[in-house]
Amino acid sequence: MVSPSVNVSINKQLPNEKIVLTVQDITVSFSGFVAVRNMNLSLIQRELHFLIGPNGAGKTTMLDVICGKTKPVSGQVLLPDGTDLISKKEHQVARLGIGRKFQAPSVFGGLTVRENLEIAQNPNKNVFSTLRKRRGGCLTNEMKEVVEQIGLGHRLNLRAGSLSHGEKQWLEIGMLLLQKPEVLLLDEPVAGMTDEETNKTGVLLTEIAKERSVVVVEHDMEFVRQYAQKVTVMHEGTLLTEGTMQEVQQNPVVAEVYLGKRRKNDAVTEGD
Ligand SMILES: Nc1ncnc2c1ncn2[C@@H]1O[C@H](COP(=O)(O)OP(=O)(O)OP(=O)(O)O)[C@@H](O)[C@H]1O
Repeated sequence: MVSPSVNVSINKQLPNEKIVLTVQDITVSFSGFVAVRNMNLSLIQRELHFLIGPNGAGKTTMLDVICGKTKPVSGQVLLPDGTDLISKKEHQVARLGIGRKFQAPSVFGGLTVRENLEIAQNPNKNVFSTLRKRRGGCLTNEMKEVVEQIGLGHRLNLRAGSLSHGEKQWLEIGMLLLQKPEVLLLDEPVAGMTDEETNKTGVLLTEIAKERSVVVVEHDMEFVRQYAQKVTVMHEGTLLTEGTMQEVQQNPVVAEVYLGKRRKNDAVTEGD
């Protein structure tokens, strides 16, 4: 059993940093199984923040709590004005500036890239009215900016279903950006991507994080090493440590958690 390291720099705010979201003492239980215990996390404005940890550490559950999908048994998720998101429904949390992207891309495959973006920009215009009109009007300036950012300008009139896996992920990120979130939560965005798509995604997320707080749950350590500005490590539902990738990598407890996990898996494989 690895005991959590005591790291005094955890959740410490520097003078020029603005906290946009504070997770305080969150505990989540699934029918008695405690998946997250007393978890704390501060999200800083304009930061690319990775959440890592072995399988089952509680990373996805944390994103689910922040976006209102999963309700904790205790704790708070606070906006700077004191609003606690725990009491809000998922769509209310989204309206308060928290954008969530799940691992699998969820775009409207039968609609064009342009139509998907139109729906994202005007949530009142539902998918059925878009299907009825099928007009492909002018892009708004915001849409033009987003299309340029996600690099899909040459794909606007293609059905989203015919895009590559990476392009679908970028389209969904673009759809979220049109809702102008203050915080963007992404679950393993580069899983299944080619190396080229992975690099493009890293550059895209770095750009996005110049304007908002971006939180990425990730297993691809090379990707984390390349693009993380801050890394939070979770283990067995708790916060293990936090810092730059270099700091986290040098932490012997982190190495023990990952290597220990690998040794356990190796033992299972060998036993088989
Ligand atoms: N709805 C649920 N009901 C019961 N147990 C759950 C539920 N969701 C998650 N868990 C359990 O909670 C723990 C944390 O799960 P979670 O998906 O948050 O981990 P994770 O760190 O994201 O793991 P991975 O990297 O494998 O996706 C796991 O043991 C998981 O099996």
